[in-house]
Amino acid sequence: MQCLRRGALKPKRCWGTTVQTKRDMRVIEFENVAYSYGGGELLSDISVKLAPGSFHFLTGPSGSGKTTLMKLCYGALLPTAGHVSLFGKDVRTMERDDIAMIRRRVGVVHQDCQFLNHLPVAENIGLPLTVSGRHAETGGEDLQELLSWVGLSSRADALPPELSGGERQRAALARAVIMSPDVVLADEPTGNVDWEMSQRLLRLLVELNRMGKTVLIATHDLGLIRATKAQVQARVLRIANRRIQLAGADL
Ligand SMILES: Nc1ncnc2c1ncn2[C@@H]1O[C@H](COP(=O)(O)OP(=O)(O)OP(=O)(O)O)[C@@H](O)[C@H]1O
Repeated sequence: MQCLRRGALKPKRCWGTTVQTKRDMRVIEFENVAYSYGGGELLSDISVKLAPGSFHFLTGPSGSGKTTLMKLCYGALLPTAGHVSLFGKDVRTMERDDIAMIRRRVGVVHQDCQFLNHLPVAENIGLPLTVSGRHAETGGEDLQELLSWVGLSSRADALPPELSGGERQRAALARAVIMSPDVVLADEPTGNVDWEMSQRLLRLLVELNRMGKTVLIATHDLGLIRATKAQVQARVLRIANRRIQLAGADL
């Protein structure tokens, strides 16, 4: 999968001087983080580090704050206390260029996919390239390769509402990685699909990790976690009582 290899889709000018990934740097780091939507604290005193190339699951009961924590991971939310650093840079002090860089380096598969329903699948997947003005640079080849990788070449012209649940999730994954990010965050990527499809999605995520990408998956699906642990070294973070616990061998 050439177009996803590290750096393959990066612009000719490299990422710049303000945000760099050194080998020993944590790509995502939480230090005593708390978050509240206005009432009591939903997340408290969370400290966690994701090293480059690591594979993590985030699990916990419904409403425990998995999606909220994912949003903190890509700067969509700012912590109400503590510090979140992305590629060594505190999210609070990021400037516009840093935020643009984070958008390129972190690919997100949203829980509800968030497609533009009036645009065909291929255009939805290619939207990050179009928005960044890089579609012409790649000549659309990367898009074709990605569609093939996720098994959606024959659905390129379909509209999102015409897709099955598994097709939607694969299209969302393709869109998340089209900018060749260093980090892939997937929020319940197997939420509405059967076991066979969840295994297929899992294989794609494991493949991305083997390319060197840091992967974080939020899921309720303990079967998925067990299946993954047979294929790749994965750490499981569990939200319980507003805090993160490192889950043990019971998973
Ligand atoms: N924008 C918001 N404003 C106020 N409360 C919110 C907002 N977003 C989420 N919440 C609340 O925060 C809590 C955690 O939500 P979140 O979606 O992070 O949990 P989750 O663990 O991902 O849940 P699920 O597994 O059901 O997707 C819930 O009680 C939710 O209602």
